[in-house]
Amino acid sequence: MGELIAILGAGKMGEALLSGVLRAGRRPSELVVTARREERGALLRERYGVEVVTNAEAARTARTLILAVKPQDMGVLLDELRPHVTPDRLVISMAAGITCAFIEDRLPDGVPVIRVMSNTPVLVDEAMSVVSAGSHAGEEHLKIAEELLSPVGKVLRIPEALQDGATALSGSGPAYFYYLVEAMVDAGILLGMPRAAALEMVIQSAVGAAVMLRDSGEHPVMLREAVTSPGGTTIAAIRELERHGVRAAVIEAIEAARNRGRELAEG
Ligand SMILES: NC(=O)C1=CN([C@@H]2O[C@H](COP(=O)(O)OP(=O)(O)OC[C@H]3O[C@@H](n4cnc5c(N)ncnc54)[C@H](O)[C@@H]3O)[C@@H](O)[C@H]2O)C=CC1
Ligand SMILES: O=C(O)[C@@H]1CCC=N1
Repeated sequence: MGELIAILGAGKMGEALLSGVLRAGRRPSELVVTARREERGALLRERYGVEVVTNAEAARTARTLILAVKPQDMGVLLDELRPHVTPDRLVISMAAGITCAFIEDRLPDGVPVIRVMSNTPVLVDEAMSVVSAGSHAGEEHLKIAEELLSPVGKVLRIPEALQDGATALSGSGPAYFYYLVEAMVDAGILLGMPRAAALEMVIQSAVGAAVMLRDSGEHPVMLREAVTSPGGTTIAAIRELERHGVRAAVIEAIEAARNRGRELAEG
């Protein structure tokens, strides 16, 4: 069986992780993938040089099984895997909303399960991944998951009870920033800027702000206050954001994402 890693359902996230694991130095022969559509498998084989196998074959041969299908497809996938998975394997789920217990209930007794929530910046080695152990998983299994994920970004251990919250915060997080960028570019258009120039200004402001947030050691409040001159332009904008309840909207939006995550296992 060796140390073969299988990525089952290599769509957007599965492919992102596959590319990251290869960038981190693993050889294509150490990985196999599964795909629902034949063309998808062919593309992954061509792009990464990995073997494409069936779910059953992956379950029979790989030590680590990374489940990257949509939450709604997880039940069917687990039914396929059940006859082939033994407790000497590690199952890592990347799906939103699917609990370790959901997976454990559908696999033979004793199979260790780790739940992960990552995000699309896996593609640029800047992911935020959070990991939690199921009832049959221990330190050695958490370490394997961390080893896989740390070359593509940060990894944090959290209690499983916080996974739906993390999904809403960092799993979906990049989408909120992209949404804000879209809105800011629209504002630039309103102010008469060419779209390309507006996009460049907004993206570079976002990158600059992100690097300062990460590297300056300053709290976000301090960083914002430093931009907000007395009687100046920024406070005029902040007043409008407050008047429109943007902070409350963000809090409620992320709570709604958390609640949706809780519903996902129900299909
Ligand atoms: N897109 C994102 O930003 C994030 C997604 N996730 C989670 O990652 C998982 C995958 O999401 P995406 O990559 O966005 O979806 P996706 O739809 O791009 O990928 C899922 C892939 O699984 C394949 N698939 C479905 N059933 C299969 C089966 N029985 N056997 C083999 N392949 C099968 C589909 O054909 C598809 O290619 C989801 O559970 C999602 O909750 C987690 C964090 C972030
Ligand atoms: O929207 C979703 O359900 C997935 C999970 C986190 C990010 N994308």
